[in-house]
Amino acid sequence: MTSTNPSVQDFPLQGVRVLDLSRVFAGPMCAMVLADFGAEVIKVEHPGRGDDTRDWGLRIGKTETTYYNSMNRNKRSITIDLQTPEGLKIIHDLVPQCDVVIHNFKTGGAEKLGLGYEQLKALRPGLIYCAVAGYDTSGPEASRPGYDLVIQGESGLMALNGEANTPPLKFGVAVVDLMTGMYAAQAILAAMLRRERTGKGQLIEMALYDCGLMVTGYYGLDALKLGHDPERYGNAHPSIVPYGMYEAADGPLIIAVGNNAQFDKFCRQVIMRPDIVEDPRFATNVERAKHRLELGPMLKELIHTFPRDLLLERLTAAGIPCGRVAGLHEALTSERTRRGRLVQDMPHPVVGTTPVFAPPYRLDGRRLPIRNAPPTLGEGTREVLTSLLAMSDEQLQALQAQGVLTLPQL
Ligand SMILES: CC(C)(COP(=O)(O)OP(=O)(O)OC[C@H]1O[C@@H](n2cnc3c(N)ncnc32)[C@H](O)[C@@H]1OP(=O)(O)O)[C@@H](O)C(=O)NCCC(=O)NCCSC(=O)C(=O)O
Repeated sequence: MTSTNPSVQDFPLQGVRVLDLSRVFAGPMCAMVLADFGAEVIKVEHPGRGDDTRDWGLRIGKTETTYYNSMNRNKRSITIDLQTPEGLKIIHDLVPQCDVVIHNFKTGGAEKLGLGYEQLKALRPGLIYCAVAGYDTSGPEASRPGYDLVIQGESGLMALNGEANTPPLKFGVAVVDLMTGMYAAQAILAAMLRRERTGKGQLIEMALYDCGLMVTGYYGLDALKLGHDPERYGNAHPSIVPYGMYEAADGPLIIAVGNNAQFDKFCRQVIMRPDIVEDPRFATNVERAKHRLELGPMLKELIHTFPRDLLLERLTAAGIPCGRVAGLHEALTSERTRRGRLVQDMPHPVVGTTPVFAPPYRLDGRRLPIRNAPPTLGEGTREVLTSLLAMSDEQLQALQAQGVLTLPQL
């Protein structure tokens, strides 16, 4: 496939074209991972309302929000009403020129529109087609809609989050969507490798619930071994002590002592209490975890007697992972973030410039550059449809008049 964007020569996914019919978070996240690696992602949005998240989060323009912008960098946006025959034809004409299609319609919704796997595979043999649903599409809950919060509740994730004796708590960000997007992107990359080998495309079905369950990780296996929920530890670790957030005399910090050698240094060089590591109850991590009710409060009290900077200095000198507890704004504007160029101001036609997260990958010593800020609604409709489908401006104007699409101002 030849990309219409000449600036992606060196990207790993240069020449891969993705048609992103998805909305909200998980699907767009998946497409953004591919876009970050240089795939040309054409995001299809409803001409009137756009992606639902153009209405979520803080508003920064007429159709721009912080929520939308966090999930859609490096893409183009075209507006097509998929429920019109003309809109459907446009998609059917685009599909043969695409390698990957992603969507998150409720199960059966894509087929109803004429965008099911079988329908599109017939147009583009070798197509990689990724459908994101709330629940397993082969099961009885296939048609249930799903949002992150519901899945966080149903998968047990909320049950493991928070302090002991407090109600279940959701994670701050929509972590199920995030992980579903990442898993989906990996499945697509694997399917692309397989297609190189076999020439065959693939149907990929992802469910939020399946991915949410995976996120429970070692807590999940603890629950199965115990036969009941493990205790909730809040900021502490279930099996490592000390490993958590502590209050120094003048503020909170994280201390993460992950092995016995680190604990030895922690006692001798940080809190200056060699007697603690010499006590057999605290000599190994297994023993420390067993005696956490004695050790925990004692360390808490001791740590509170030291100024935070002194602790951080000693911990750092001893090679023990540690850090401040920053505010979100503080972290995003910190020297570390600036040095890594992790947040960059990108030109934006509506607001002048807008901050965009940089992809976190560094390849051959180079951080993958951001190609473009998240698109305004339908900014690419004219350019994409004229370059890929050779549509004339008259045709586009006529379709706009019928409400099938919207064109950006010239
Ligand atoms: C996200 C949803 C809950 C949204 O629910 P709904 O709005 O009811 O979903 P649908 O996908 O069925 O879309 C509603 C209707 O819009 C129509 N539709 C959508 N796009 C278009 C365009 N471009 N043109 C015309 N019509 C359109 C679609 O055909 C449906 O028509 P009709 O059929 O005629 O009604 C669901 O899509 C879903 O469960 N998706 C799978 C899981 C998922 O991705 N969840 C969100 C993760 S993000 C998240 O949870 C979070 O951020 O938090």
